[in-house]
Amino acid sequence: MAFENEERVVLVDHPMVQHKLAILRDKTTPSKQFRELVRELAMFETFEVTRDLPLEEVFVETPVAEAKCKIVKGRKMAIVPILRAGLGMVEGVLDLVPAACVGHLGMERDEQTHRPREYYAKMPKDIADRDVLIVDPMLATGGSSLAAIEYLRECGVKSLKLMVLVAAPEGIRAVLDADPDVTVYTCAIDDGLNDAAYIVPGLGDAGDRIFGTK
Ligand SMILES: O=P(O)(O)OC[C@H]1O[C@H](OP(=O)(O)OP(=O)(O)O)[C@H](O)[C@@H]1O
Ligand SMILES: O=c1cc[nH]c(=O)[nH]1
Ligand SMILES: [Mg+2]
Repeated sequence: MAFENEERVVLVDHPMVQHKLAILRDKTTPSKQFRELVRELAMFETFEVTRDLPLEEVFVETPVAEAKCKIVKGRKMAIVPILRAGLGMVEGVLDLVPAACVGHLGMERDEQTHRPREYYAKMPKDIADRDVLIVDPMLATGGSSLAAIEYLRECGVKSLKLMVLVAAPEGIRAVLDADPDVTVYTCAIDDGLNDAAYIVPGLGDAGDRIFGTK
């Protein structure tokens, strides 16, 4: 990795993650399997995202004796998928963090300008007090993620992480440069972008592959 602020980039490259990502990238993988893989990868990645959760000590009576244990300290978390493709990751995060609530942010890239257009937003009322995890499989130019980060900062969110499956270096740089606190989690950092601002080699259009719209 060669980024300024690279301490804010976490590459989740566990062998099982790399294996599943290889199948995800394959253009012959059908939508059903693609959806399952996006969900599974999101769950694996959430292990890393939640690594820094604070713990508290508790005592538990086992059938044999008292055990000194640790449990996760109650924190309020919100998952914010960038629609549509981010929806595919929500269940995977909820598999690990079932108490999280979900805010939705609709964002669509213009095919000519590659700029995002926001078309929907519905957040939990107390979003400013929650640890927020933005999810989207693809971080290409960074425009959509940046718009989501700006929106959430304006809502008063202080604790913010971005979790993607595949990132272009351009998108990572854009996000790190624009926000001084956000951390980016990704399963892969690809070579770059093509003329249509698609990630190369990437996996194509994640939304279309999840929902079978092409
Ligand atoms: O980093 P960027 O250059 O902004 O590109 C990435 C965005 O593009 C895709 O969404 P898309 O606009 O295709 O919408 P969709 O999820 O409805 O397919 C993807 O899911 C990201 O949100
Ligand atoms: O490669 C890309 C870029 C943007 N959006 C996608 O779904 N894929
Ligand atoms: Mg799309």
